[in-house]
Amino acid sequence: MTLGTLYGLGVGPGDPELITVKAFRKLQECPVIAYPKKLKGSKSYAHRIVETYINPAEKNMLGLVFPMTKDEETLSIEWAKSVEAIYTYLEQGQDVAFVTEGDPMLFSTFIHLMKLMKETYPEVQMETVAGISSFNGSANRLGIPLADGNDYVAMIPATEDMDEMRRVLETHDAVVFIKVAKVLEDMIDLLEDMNLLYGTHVVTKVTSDEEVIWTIDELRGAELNYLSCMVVRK
Ligand SMILES: C[C@@]1(CC(=O)O)C2=NC(=C\c3[nH]c(c(CCC(=O)O)c3CC(=O)O)Cc3[nH]c(c(CC(=O)O)c3CCC(=O)O)/C=C3\N/C(=C\2)[C@@H](CCC(=O)O)[C@]3(C)CC(=O)O)/[C@H]1CCC(=O)O
Ligand SMILES: C[S@@+](CC[C@H](N)C(=O)[O-])C[C@H]1O[C@@H](n2cnc3c(N)ncnc32)[C@H](O)[C@@H]1O
Repeated sequence: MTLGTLYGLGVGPGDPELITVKAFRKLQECPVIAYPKKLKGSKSYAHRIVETYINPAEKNMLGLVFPMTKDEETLSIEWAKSVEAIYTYLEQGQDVAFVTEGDPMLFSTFIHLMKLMKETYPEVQMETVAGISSFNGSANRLGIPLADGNDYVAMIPATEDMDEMRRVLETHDAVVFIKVAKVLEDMIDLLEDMNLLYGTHVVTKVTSDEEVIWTIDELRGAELNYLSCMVVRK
């Protein structure tokens, strides 16, 4: 039997209309929809984006657990379980669509999954479908052009190393800081010190029906959701 193909579908930053026609078509065609499953709380973000387009009764819905931790042992156990669960369908000749929010080639669970699938089952065919990433979604919702002419633009994960964050800000015309929630307070202090607060914007769950666009005043002391990014334009 021919093996099924594994598709990594980018499903955009939140608004279900911000999904490509190709991803939409793959969602209709693939009999198996794999999605990140949260252990507690609401449905995952990617799951909620695509449920508008899927009738779960007509699909095999495959919820996979991706622990959001840096603990390598926990990660490798769960990644391996996900690879096995997906392969069970592929070996029956069924195509699997794995949905990831934003773009699948940008800080995505699909990158990890793809790597382990290649190592474990090198014969599996994989294909990705580009998605609109959170930084594209944010720039457009905020009405902030990221780059023009010879501008330098950076997209980096914010870390505790404020000297490095300063260096990036000094050497670019626009910077999108992802994963900014944990270091928000330090980032605001740095931007204030560099006199850049006027060009700083933060947005949570951009384009979704839970979107929040923050003012700088509201941000001080705020508890930001992980799905938030900061756009700084000089
Ligand atoms: C450990 C930590 C460190 C870090 O961010 O670096 C981390 N995620 C953290 C928190 C967190 N992540 C998410 C929420 C729920 C938000 C909500 O729903 O409210 C929370 C909050 C929470 O759990 O508290 C959701 C989420 N995460 C990713 C996607 C996209 C996707 O699935 O594609 C989605 C949307 C999925 C969906 O819902 O659709 C993707 C990634 N997250 C990773 C790591 C990498 C995978 C692990 C690995 O293998 O390393 C990878 C692939 C990024 C990468 O590799 O760069 C950090 C710990 C806390 C911290 O330190 O702040
Ligand atoms: C693991 S990365 C996922 C990036 C995603 N694959 C993409 O293409 O945008 C998660 C970080 O991206 C940013 N992010 C992802 N989705 C977002 C959204 N809907 N609104 C705002 N920021 C988002 C946040 O900074 C978050 O910490």
